[in-house]
Amino acid sequence: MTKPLRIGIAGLGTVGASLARLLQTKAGSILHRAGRPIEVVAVSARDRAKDRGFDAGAMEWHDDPVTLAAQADIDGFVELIGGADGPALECVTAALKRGIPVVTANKALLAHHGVDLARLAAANGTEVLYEAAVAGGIPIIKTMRESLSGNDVTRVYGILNGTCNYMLTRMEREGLSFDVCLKDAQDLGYAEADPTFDIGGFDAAHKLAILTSLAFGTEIDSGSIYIEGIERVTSEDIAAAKDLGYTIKLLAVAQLTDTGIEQRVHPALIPAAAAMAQVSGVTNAVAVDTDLLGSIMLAGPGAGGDATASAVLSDIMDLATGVVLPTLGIPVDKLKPYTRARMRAHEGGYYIRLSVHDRVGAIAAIATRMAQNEISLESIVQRRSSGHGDKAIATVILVTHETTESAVRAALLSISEDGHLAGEAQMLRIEQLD
Ligand SMILES: NC(=O)C1=CN([C@@H]2O[C@H](COP(=O)(O)OP(=O)(O)OC[C@H]3O[C@@H](n4cnc5c(N)ncnc54)[C@H](O)[C@@H]3O)[C@@H](O)[C@H]2O)C=CC1
Ligand SMILES: N[C@@H](CC=O)C(=O)O
Ligand code: NA
Repeated sequence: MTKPLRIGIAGLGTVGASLARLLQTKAGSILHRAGRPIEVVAVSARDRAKDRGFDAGAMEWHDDPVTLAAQADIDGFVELIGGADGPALECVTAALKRGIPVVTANKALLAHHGVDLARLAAANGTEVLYEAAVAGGIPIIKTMRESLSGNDVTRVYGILNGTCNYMLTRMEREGLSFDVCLKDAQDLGYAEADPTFDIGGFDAAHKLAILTSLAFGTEIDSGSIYIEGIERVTSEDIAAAKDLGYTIKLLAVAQLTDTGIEQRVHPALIPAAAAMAQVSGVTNAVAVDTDLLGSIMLAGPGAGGDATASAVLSDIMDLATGVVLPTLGIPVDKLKPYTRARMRAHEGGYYIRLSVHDRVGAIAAIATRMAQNEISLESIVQRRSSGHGDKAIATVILVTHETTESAVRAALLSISEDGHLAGEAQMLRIEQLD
């Protein structure tokens, strides 16, 4: 029989356990497609006694994933522990130093150390594969590295965090609270071990950092991403956006501008009729604007054990069949430095929700501050008031025409200094998508 591909898996949580199960239950079709068996010969996890739904009897057990990566007799090393540093970085480094290819789903690791790991892989004649690291099961890494390699990209954007999209969808459709939705996302295996990474926008930023590099042939620079999470999005914003004809999504966007590449992650109002507005629940979507294709969009499950394991499995199949590509699409020494476009120069429309002391002239004063900063208003609506007399507070919602981030920030500062606000202003960007 053809020589099997021997792999070691470090981390047997949601994704690792799904992968190990699939490699056993789908062994027949994997052999048929890969032309050789794929055998898990070594594993590393924390709890040896736990039943994870697959037969680990013949697998070599390592308490330490670094020992597995450094010593086991394997052809490929699969890292499914997670985390930018610590054991994940150490075991991946150990495998690459031996010239053993690495498959990982770890976007935090790649966002922080991707270029160094690509360099280490190239120096040792091997590669890092990471289809699962961006948008879970959606084959976006293959699409960017292989299928779009002849295209010049002007923008890549999408819904890259399944947890946030699941939460926003349920908050909008079922009126459930933030905390209930988060707990359900955790129970379903969508959230990161520390869910702050999801709701704070950091996980989507890690994925965006990787996409930016592939899209523009630049070094990964996750530190330059403007990041806002969904923690401050309220049910009031979701309802107001709906009345205005929009849906709120956590968007990740990287686009070429006159001054560099803008990388940003934040909740955004997108037109309810746009294709991306239909992407609901744990589903992710990635759109790429290119010179040759115009715009393409891929959508599919962005998180969850089997969906993510599907992407990991596709990388392992590539190892079995011998497909080798530069880790970041082009040789690592040919990557351009990343040039950052400042967020203050961002141009677009804005949704602004203000809690205003309901006094004579307050709305006129707010409109004046907007005009002084050359912001043209599409609408200004007083939605409702609470309290009476001096204590009366009104909710005022403004929608601007296209303006700049710096103008909006300056106007909000003046409005706040004028003493009209009874609480912190909410400011969400509007993304005009087709
Ligand atoms: N869950 C999902 O839907 C997706 C997860 N990912 C990524 O996949 C990776 C794994 O994620 P999950 O399986 O969800 O996480 P998880 O938390 O369910 O699993 C991680 C496993 O690693 C084990 N572990 C931690 N330290 C270890 C050590 N020193 N040695 C051996 N094992 C150790 C933990 O005990 C745990 O079982 C992460 O990088 C995550 O960001 C990527 C896409 C989707
Ligand atoms: N926590 C992540 C998992 C996949 O990357 C998400 O919710 O998208
Ligand atoms: Na993917």
